[in-house]
Amino acid sequence: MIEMNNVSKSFGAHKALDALSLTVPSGQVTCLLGANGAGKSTTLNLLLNFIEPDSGEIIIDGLNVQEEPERSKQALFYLPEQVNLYEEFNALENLSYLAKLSGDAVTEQTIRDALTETGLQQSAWLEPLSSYSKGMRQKVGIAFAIVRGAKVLLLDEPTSGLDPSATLEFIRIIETLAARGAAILMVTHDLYCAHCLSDQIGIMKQGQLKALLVNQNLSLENLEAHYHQHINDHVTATADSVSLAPQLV
Ligand SMILES: Nc1ncnc2c1ncn2[C@@H]1O[C@H](COP(=O)(O)OP(=O)(O)OP(=O)(O)O)[C@@H](O)[C@H]1O
Repeated sequence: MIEMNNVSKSFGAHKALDALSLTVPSGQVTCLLGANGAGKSTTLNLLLNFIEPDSGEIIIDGLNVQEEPERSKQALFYLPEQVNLYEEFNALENLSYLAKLSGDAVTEQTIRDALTETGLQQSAWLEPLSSYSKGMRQKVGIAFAIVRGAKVLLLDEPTSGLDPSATLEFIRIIETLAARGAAILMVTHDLYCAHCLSDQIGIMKQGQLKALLVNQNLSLENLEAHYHQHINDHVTATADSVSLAPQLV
């Protein structure tokens, strides 16, 4: 589970995050939407403990990130927009090297099983990463999350640059990880993906969570209307099929 309670962060005089409260339960996917500069990356950077909040509390897998930085990191897996791995290594070599670096004792079979789960074609496993597409690199990244048994996944714009079938494959993998109990927070500009995947969808503007929509019976059209209403303040959404979570601002 991820919990952020009243978290604020300023850069100089600019408030990048303004009293953000958000809970991502285990086994669920939450997507954060918002225009450029809304505070989405700042949120991820705080969860990753790359930066410190000015106020508020961040809890990952029951551990306070500021008080227990090392232990809270153990539960986390971060998939950046561009997955940077060792280009000259193949998928198996990358994963076994990464596992060694993290101090995890894993067998080659565990790595093979994880790669199989991501759907990465076995014929590619022994090819160097330099020959991989973005979708294939992501699969290797996600295989590492599976190898590590990550309880919390942070995904930064994972579908940007993926073709529609790679996006669908990505959605299926993430659904599987959530079904196994991971708490997943994804920052995205991809409303379609957010609609397909999310249990709840947060819409951010100027450092604030403007809405938290529970994705039950929410049509893509209605999500788009809500998004534009909150981002642009000029479209009226029809809220009849939308449940609003308790944290609605
Ligand atoms: N290290 C920093 N120093 C100064 N200002 C920063 C820093 N990081 C972020 N900001 C500012 O904080 C605000 C929120 O930025 P953030 O990167 O979190 O937005 P975002 O929603 O992720 O945008 P994008 O969709 O473009 O990635 C912006 O106004 C940004 O300029």
